[in-house]
Parts: sequence; C-alpha cells; structure tokens
Amino acid sequence: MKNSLVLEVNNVSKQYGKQQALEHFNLNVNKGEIVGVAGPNGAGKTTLFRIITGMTPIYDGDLKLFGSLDAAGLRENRKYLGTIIEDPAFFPEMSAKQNLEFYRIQRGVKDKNRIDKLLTLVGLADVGNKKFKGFSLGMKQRLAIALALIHEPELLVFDEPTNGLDPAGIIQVRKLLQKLAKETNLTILVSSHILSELENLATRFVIVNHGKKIDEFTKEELQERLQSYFKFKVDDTDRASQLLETELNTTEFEVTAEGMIHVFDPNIEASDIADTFVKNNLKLSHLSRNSHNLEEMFINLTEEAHFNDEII
Ligand SMILES: Nc1ncnc2c1ncn2[C@@H]1O[C@H](COP(=O)(O)OP(=O)(O)OP(=O)(O)O)[C@@H](O)[C@H]1O
Repeated sequence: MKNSLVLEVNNVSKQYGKQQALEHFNLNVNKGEIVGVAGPNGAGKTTLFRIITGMTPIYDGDLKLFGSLDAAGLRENRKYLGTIIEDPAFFPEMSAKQNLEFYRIQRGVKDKNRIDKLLTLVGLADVGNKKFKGFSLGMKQRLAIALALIHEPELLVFDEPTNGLDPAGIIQVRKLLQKLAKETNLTILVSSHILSELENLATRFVIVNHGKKIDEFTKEELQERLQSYFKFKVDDTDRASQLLETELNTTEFEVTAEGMIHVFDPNIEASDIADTFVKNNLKLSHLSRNSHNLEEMFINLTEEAHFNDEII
C-alpha cells in the first residue's frame, strides 16, 4: 500500500454564478503524505475541501477516493475520511467526554475506550470532565480534531485549522497536528492562508490562487528555495559557468532566463566569485545576496499569479 493514491482530484472545476471558485484543479495525495494547501482568502481551498468531502456534490471533473470514482463508491469511501471544515456542533453544557460519547453512539463506533484514547491523543485528558462552554478556542479546536478522528479515519481533511485562534491556540493546534502526523498513519490534507503555518507540518505544498494551482513543491524543494544565494550579472554567462566549475569547483549554481547567475554553494564566498570573474576579464554589473523568507515567497507567488492571471 506504500505510496498508493488515497485521493485523486482530476480537472475539477466549480462555479458559483459568475464566480469561478475552482478551475481545472488537479491534486494527488499518496498514503502517509501531509499535503498543505496554501492560498489567500477566496483562493478556493474550502471549495476544494467541500468537494472532496461530499459537502458540495455538484462540480465538473472527477474525484477518486481510495480508488473509487463512481458516486456509490465515493459515498462508501467517504467513511474513511475525517473532516473538519466547519465548527462541529458541541453541546455547551456537556463535558468534552459527554460530547464525544454522544457522537460515538451517533456514529456507531463500538469501542467504548475510544473516547479516553482520543482525549489523551489530543491532550485533553485532564479536562475531559470540564464543560465545553468553558473551553478556550484552542481546546475547542482540539476537541474538534478528536471528533474527526473518532471513527479512525485514514484521511484527515482539515480546512484552516488555526483560523480564528489566538497565538497560544495556534501553537497548541499546530503541535497536535505535528504529533498526529508523526505518531499515526494518518494521511492529512490541510489548508491555511498562511504558508508558514504549514511549514513544519506538511511533506508537500500546493499553492492555490483564484481557483487554480499555481505551484507545488515538496518539503525538500521548499528548503532549497529558502536557501540564501548570491546573484551575479556578467556579460558572458557561458564563460562564467565554466569558471565556476573549473576555478571554484562548484556546480551548485544556475543561469536564469534573465541572464543572471545564482550561486547556492554555501562554501564559496561572494568575493571569491567576483575576483574570479574579474580576473578572467568578465564584466560584473551586479552582485547581491538573496534570501527568501517564507511569507515573502508566498506573497510573491500569489501576487505574481494575480498579475499574470491570464497566462497561468
Ligand atoms: N456558496 C458560495 N456561493 C457563492 N460564492 C462562493 C460560495 N463559496 C465560495 N464562493 C466563492 O468562491 C471563491 C472561493 O472561495 P473559498 O471559500 O473556496 O476560498 P478559500 O480559499 O477557502 O478562502 P478563505 O481562506 O477565505 O476561506 C470565493 O470567491 C468565494 O467568494
């Protein structure tokens, strides 16, 4: 089952009146992956998640869940989904335990010990007998996660887990999701309008804007993109590339379409590169250091997509 596809979203589009909420959207999720979907407000994340979970039944394109494509198979296989898209309805006067017990019976989960296990898993064992109305937002969200896991789903679909939480709640929920990802076999699809929220959680990232997928990268690729590097502009990039390889023994560089050279090798000083170029009669017209931070990168990606909307 390793790397088997749990979810396939093929060419899915959804329109609300004139509003194109999702456009020719493709996404594959493999078993064990934690896929983070990031995009600004109105990008289409909730629409995507609602389609996957069956809350929005009318759309164009295909959806395959645990191998099933047809309506009956999708309905059946949605049993293996745990979803948190809207706040679940908990009874304020009942304790966390009583609330979960209510849903355990309602959803036909036989294992009576499940509630205690879940409360421990989400870090609410000590407050299990406390009334829901006295819970902080972070505690409420952790209880919502416990509920989503009550039937031991295989895929957790979680829309904006930290939305509306205060900083302490954000940390609590982020830590819990990291723990779940580490300690369980869950496959997780999670969204956020803040890419850095997903940074230490997801194994793969999908960037969405205006209903379209505008970029996709793995955790490793993200780390590479965030590496700092030196940017050079010279009059002869072929010769410069040759010098980097022969004189400075590095292949950790790229020549961009704009004729810039980006050198990623952390063992080489910018001054050595510049000296080598100048000594070999290259004309150096630009030298700078580039270091991306995650939010800048995200804003660049989503703003570029906005300005280049027609061609993406
Ligand atoms: N039920 C609806 N009726 C009309 N328009 C809708 C509906 N649901 C979503 N939209 C529109 O579709 C687009 C995508 O919305 P969606 O809620 O999927 O985005 P999102 O990425 O989840 O945003 P947010 O981070 O604000 O929740 C938006 O322009 C939104 O206004």
